[in-house]
Amino acid sequence: MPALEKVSSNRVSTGSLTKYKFPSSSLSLPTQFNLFVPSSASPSSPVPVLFYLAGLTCNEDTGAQKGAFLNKAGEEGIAIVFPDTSPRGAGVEGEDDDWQLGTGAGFYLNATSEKWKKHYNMYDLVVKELPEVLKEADLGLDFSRVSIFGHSMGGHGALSIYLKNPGQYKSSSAFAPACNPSKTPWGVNAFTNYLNAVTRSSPPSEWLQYDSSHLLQSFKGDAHILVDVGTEDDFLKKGQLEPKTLERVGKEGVEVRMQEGFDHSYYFISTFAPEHVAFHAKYLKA
Ligand SMILES: N[C@@H](CCC(=O)N[C@@H](CSC=O)C(=O)NCC(=O)O)C(=O)O
Repeated sequence: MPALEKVSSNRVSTGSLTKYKFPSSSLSLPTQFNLFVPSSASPSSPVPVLFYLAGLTCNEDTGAQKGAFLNKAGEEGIAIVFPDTSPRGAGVEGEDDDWQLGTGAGFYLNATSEKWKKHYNMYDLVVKELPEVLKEADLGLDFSRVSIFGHSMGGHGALSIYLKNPGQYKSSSAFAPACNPSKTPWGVNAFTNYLNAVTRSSPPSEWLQYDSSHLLQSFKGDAHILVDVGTEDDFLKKGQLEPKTLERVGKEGVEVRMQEGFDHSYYFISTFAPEHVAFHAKYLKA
């Protein structure tokens, strides 16, 4: 297991936020992440873990610096992991040409197309490799109690990862997530490029395995999902988010709230940040 290199550390809330770097086998590249750990955490008294997945154009700093999650996480005694949103410096042709694809736009999937598959494996990084690396580092984190949340592309990541891995996560929540990416522009663009779809169905089954509205239909067991979307979100108006597709599944345990007047920004996220952390605390500390 690779050693974690400490890049920086800051005291914040009731604990510290530390940036780490390590050579990721999922990405075949070094990657960085931030980790908030409340000071109550220790190997003999480990704390639950919440993953935060950021959106397009963001990195591991965005949620940590702008999300306003840390005071509530400190109060609740919950650690938060902030991964990056894509590999960096993969050298794939065109990866820096479009903010909706490539760098900053990993979509939390494992690419299967020849062009992208060596490096663009954010799903494995978040679901498998980061938990393994953090367990090995013995930082006082309890990986039997894990939840996941995110924003926009990261909201898609948080919901789809939760729904694809029943039992691994206690709960999931999202701010303005892309809820039906197999049919909406960001997702169609990403899936067309990253995924080698061989089935002829429309949308291809290779895309549906990363579509939360589709995954929710066959999700077994109790769902613990909270979604907030602002009514003045321009990406909602442009048809990128489609939260009604989640609601239409009619699954108990899925709450979709429309928040009057809020947009897509971190002003919106930071307003509801304490409620989301409290939502996860209810399941992580049950
Ligand atoms: N450059 C883009 C806008 C990019 C953007 O709005 N990114 C969002 C996430 S969108 C979905 O994943 C974001 O979180 N930005 C960071 C921030 O600090 O707000 C454009 O040209 O529209």
